[in-house]
Amino acid sequence: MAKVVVALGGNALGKSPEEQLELVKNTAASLVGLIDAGHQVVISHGNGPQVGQINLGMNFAAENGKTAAFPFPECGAMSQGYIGYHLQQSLQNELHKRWMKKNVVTTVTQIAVDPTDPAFENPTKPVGDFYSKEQAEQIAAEKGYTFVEDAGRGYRQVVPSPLPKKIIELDSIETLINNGDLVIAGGGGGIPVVITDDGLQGVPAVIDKDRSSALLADNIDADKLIILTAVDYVYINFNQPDQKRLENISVDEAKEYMAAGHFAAGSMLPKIQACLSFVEGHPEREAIITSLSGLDDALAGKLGTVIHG
Ligand SMILES: Nc1ncnc2c1ncn2[C@@H]1O[C@H](COP(=O)(O)OP(=O)(O)O)[C@@H](O)[C@H]1O
Ligand SMILES: NC(=O)OP(=O)(O)O
Repeated sequence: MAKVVVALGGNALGKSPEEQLELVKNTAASLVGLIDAGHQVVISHGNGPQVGQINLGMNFAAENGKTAAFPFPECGAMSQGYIGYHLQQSLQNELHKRWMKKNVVTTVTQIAVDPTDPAFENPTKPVGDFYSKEQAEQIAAEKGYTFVEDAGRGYRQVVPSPLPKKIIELDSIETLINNGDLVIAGGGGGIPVVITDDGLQGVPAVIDKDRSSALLADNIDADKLIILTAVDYVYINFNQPDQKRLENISVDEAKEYMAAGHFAAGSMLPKIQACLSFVEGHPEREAIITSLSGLDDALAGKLGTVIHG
């Protein structure tokens, strides 16, 4: 039996509640299959598009005098509830279909960050939808947001993305896992908080969920970290005529490709960094990056990029 943390990418979860529910249903079947095969599974997920959508909607309502303003940590908490709800329901339905009994629970997870993290001065995390260059320039001029080009897919707003330092609800998460429950934790990278003399306090940022998932996987001493996104493999020369998929690479090989700039900042680079932080110095651990629909094949060793410790 392996202890596996599976991280679902926000961009791979579709653009609407309908799309998300459909995608999550398919993934739920693979995840329950993994449990059925005897593995212990813990789930985390991203929220880049979703937290951006929620924030946009809340800002629009606030600008029109309909609601109070909702800061990013509150929007992050809403995204944990929204995505956790779809995951929880799909997993419960799938377990029921197979006559399997298991509690499924989403934990609202806060993750502490360092208030002096330089990321607060340098926004890098893409959130929300994709815009053309012209649209991005117009919104940036109107609202003062920062936009960057995101891995050849268009322009997106970026927000600060500090490193996750401490999972506040870790003890509860471990208790639930040890109880045999199927736990969804660290959604959207966790709600970013700082630890102050007056207690915990939310901060406007979005933590990278690959980094948080790696921290969670390390904290619970998982055997595998599986990052599910929109591509079957990690590539070198990505999107170029000579792109080449990577199937099985060592920590040193991953570092070489990283230094040569093969992995885009804000998308593939944090995934590779997260995988390295999980496997480096742990020859018994393995990290896999593949597509949301490719989980079964990846577990059978037929698909995906494996980074071994
Ligand atoms: N070298 C690379 N190999 C594969 N994909 C890459 C690479 N560099 C950038 N990407 C992009 O990274 C994306 C995954 O990052 P992202 O969309 O942020 O993930 P998430 O699914 O976690 O939201 C892929 O869909 C692809 O467009
Ligand atoms: N929070 C986060 O990393 O989201 P994505 O997976 O959508 O980038």
